[in-house]
Amino acid sequence: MNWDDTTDATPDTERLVGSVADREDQAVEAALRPKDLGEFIGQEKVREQLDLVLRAARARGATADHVLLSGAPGLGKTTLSMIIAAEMGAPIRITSGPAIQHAGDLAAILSSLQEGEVLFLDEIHRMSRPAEEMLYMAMEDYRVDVIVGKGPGATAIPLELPPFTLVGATTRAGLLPPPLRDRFGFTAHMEFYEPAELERVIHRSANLLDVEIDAQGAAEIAGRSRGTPRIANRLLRRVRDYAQVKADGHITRDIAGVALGVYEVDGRGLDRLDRAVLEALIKLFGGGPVGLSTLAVAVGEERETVEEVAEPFLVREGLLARTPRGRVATPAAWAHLGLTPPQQIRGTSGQQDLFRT
Ligand SMILES: Nc1ncnc2c1ncn2[C@@H]1O[C@H](COP(=O)(O)OP(=O)(O)OP(=O)(O)O)[C@@H](O)[C@H]1O
Ligand SMILES: [Mg+2]
Repeated sequence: MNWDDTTDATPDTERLVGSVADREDQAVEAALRPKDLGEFIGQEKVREQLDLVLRAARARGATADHVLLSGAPGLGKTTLSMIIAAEMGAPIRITSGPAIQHAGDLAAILSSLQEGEVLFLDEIHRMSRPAEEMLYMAMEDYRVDVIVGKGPGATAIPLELPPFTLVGATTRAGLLPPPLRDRFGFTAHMEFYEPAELERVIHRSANLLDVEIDAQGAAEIAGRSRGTPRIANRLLRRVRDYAQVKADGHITRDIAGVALGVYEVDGRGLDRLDRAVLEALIKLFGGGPVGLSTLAVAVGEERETVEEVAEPFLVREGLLARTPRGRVATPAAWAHLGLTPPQQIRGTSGQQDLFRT
C-alpha cells in the first residue's frame, strides 16, 4: 500500500480510535477548534516559538515567514494554520497537495492571493513535481513563471506575487524534498499529547458541547485517546451518547469506562484489532518472532492493515517490536493481556535480545 491509499479511505477511518478524520469529525471539528494560540492546548515549545515568529512579524508590519507543520493526523495542524491566520489578522485560503494536479492550478491560486494572506497547503508531500518546483520560486521570490504555449515557441511570463505566508502541513516530513523543506522559515513538529493535556482538551470540548463531565471522567477518556485530540473528542462524543441514554447525562469515571468498554476501546486505547494482533502473537506464536504475513492471516486481516493500522500504535506503546526475524510481543504486551511471559522472555537470554534491533 502506498501513502496515497492511507490518507483516504483506510480501515483507519472506520475505527473509533482511528486518527484520520471521519465524516462526523469533519462536521463537528470546526466548532471545537481553538481560535487563538492562548486557547491552543499543549505543544508548549511549538506555541512559544510560533508566538515569537508571529509577534515579530506583526511588530515589523511584515508578512509572517512560511511555516511547516508536521505531525501525525489529528494533532492540530489544520487548527494551528487557522490560528496563524487569525493571529496575523489575515485571511486564509485552504487547499491541499492532491488538489493541485498541475502547476497551472497552483499559479491560479497564487496569483489570486491578497497581500499577507495565509495559504494553507495540507498534505503538501502529495503535490505534483511541477507544482512543487513552481512553489519553490513563489516561496522565495514571490514570483512565478507562467509558461505560455508549447514546444520551442513556449515562453515564460514572470508574474509578481504579493507577499504571502505559506503554511504547509504534512504527516510525513521525511517525504518532503530538502529544497522544499529548506524554504520554510519555521518548522513545527507536533508531538503526541500527554494525558493531562488531553484532559484539558476534553474539558474544553465538553464545555462547548454542553456536556457535564467530572475530572475522573475526563482522565478516563484521556487515557484511552492515544495521545490525539481528535480521538479524545470522538471518544467524548460516544461517551456522551452513552451517558444520555443509560444515565443522567453526567460523565463520571464509571460511565466513561463502561461506555468505552461497549465500544471495545480498552483502558490503554487499544481496540479489537490491536488486541487481536497481540493475542495472536502471544497465544498462537508464543510471543513471536513471527512474520507479518503469517500474523495477518492469523487475525484475518490484510498485511497492510496490520502493518499500517494496528502496528504503529502498538510499537509506540512498546507492546510490539519489529525485529529482523519478525514481530515480537514485548513483556508489556503479555502484561496488558493479563498473561505472564515465559521465563526466557522475561529473563536476560533468548528473546530478550530480539528487542535490540
Ligand atoms: N491543541 C489543541 N487544543 C485543543 N483542541 C485541539 C488541539 N489540537 C487539535 N485539537 C482538536 O482536534 C481536532 C483535530 O485537529 P486538526 O484537524 O487540526 O488536526 P490535523 O493535525 O489537521 O489532522 P489531519 O492530519 O488529519 O489533517 C480538532 O477538532 C481540534 O479542535
Ligand atoms: Mg488537517
